[in-house]
Amino acid sequence: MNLKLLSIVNFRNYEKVQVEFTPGIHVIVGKNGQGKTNLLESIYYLSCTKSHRIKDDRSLIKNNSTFFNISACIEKQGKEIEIRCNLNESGKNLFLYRNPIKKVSDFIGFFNAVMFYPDDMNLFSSTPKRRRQFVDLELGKLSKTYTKTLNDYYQILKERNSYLKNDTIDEIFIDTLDDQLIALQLKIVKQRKKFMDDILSKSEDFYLKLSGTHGKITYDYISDVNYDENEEVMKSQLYEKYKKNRKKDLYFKSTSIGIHRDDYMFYMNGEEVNTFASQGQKRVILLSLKLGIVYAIHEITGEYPILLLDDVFSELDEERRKKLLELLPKEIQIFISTTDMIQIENSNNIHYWKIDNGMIEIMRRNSQ
Ligand SMILES: Nc1ncnc2c1ncn2[C@@H]1O[C@H](COP(=O)(O)OP(=O)(O)OP(=O)(O)O)[C@@H](O)[C@H]1O
Repeated sequence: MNLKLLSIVNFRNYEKVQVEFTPGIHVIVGKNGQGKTNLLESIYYLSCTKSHRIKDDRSLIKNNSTFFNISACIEKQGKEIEIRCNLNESGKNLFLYRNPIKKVSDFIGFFNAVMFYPDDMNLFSSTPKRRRQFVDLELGKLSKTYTKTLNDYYQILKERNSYLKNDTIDEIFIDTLDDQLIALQLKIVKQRKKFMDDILSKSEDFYLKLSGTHGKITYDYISDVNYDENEEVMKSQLYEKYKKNRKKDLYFKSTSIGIHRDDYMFYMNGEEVNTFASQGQKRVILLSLKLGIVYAIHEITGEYPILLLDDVFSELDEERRKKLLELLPKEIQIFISTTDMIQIENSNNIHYWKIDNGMIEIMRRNSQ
């Protein structure tokens, strides 16, 4: 999959920009605050219908404007496809082949992009919620069933939490909600673990080559229940837990166990990443995980996603940069943002762009 044409109107510091991209590696060079991340963010937005760094979409609209528009022509399985995201005063509008798309879940997964940006480095030290969001978002791009099951779970959880606030409680009704939550949570954990096992196995080779060590990245799924048992055992363990915690839940008026509280703990050669790994090692681990996701997307969809490397490529030493580009298949279209010009050797299809105050222009092309 390739991004062939990107048009941005009133997005962040871009007023009106239209750029044609060819396959290969695109290095986006510019001083601080010129719009490098904004450009990558617009591509990511088309993929996920949200920004990778802020929650409130309205702050993406250019100052003193009332809407933004991001549209692109992408090349997928030999076909050219037009996609568009627009935000105006009445809300968000999505289009595929010029047809309006009502449900976000029908749009996500159509144009896949994987982003690695500086704040990703906080994944290991951040909250369990952040780690859950990381997995839920990436897995959601690949599996509509997962997104649906997760939405159903949160819907029932909301119902249970609001029911717990009542003065009189029907225990049988809570039992029914618990039954539904348990059934959904078993499905969710199964998919989460399968996905993590898959991306870790796909990232293994990258990690070995990029880190230059013989170790492994592993993880633990942290939960109140041991999910490695067979399904019937897990079910009865969960029933027991829900029953045991009910008094507490009624007191705090909130559900104390479930997949909304689970977490992931990462290890590098058996040592906990958060407390043991250096910044450089964390960067290599994260990069390997992201590349594992790139490969998982390729396996499921038959297309490589676009890879967006915001400000992180320049943080790698020259040997690792070289190795990374050697390891990545040439079919992956990559966008790299950097403040300083970086020379990339051994790669034929490289395009250097200059960004200055929301204007983008080609500086140099090295293509075969
Ligand atoms: N809604 C907006 N309207 C207009 N300008 C905006 C808006 N949001 C952000 N900006 C501007 O965009 C610029 C930041 O762009 P961006 O984050 O892409 O910088 P960058 O080139 O990646 O810089 P750095 O190297 O520092 O990361 C800033 O000048 C900021 O004022």
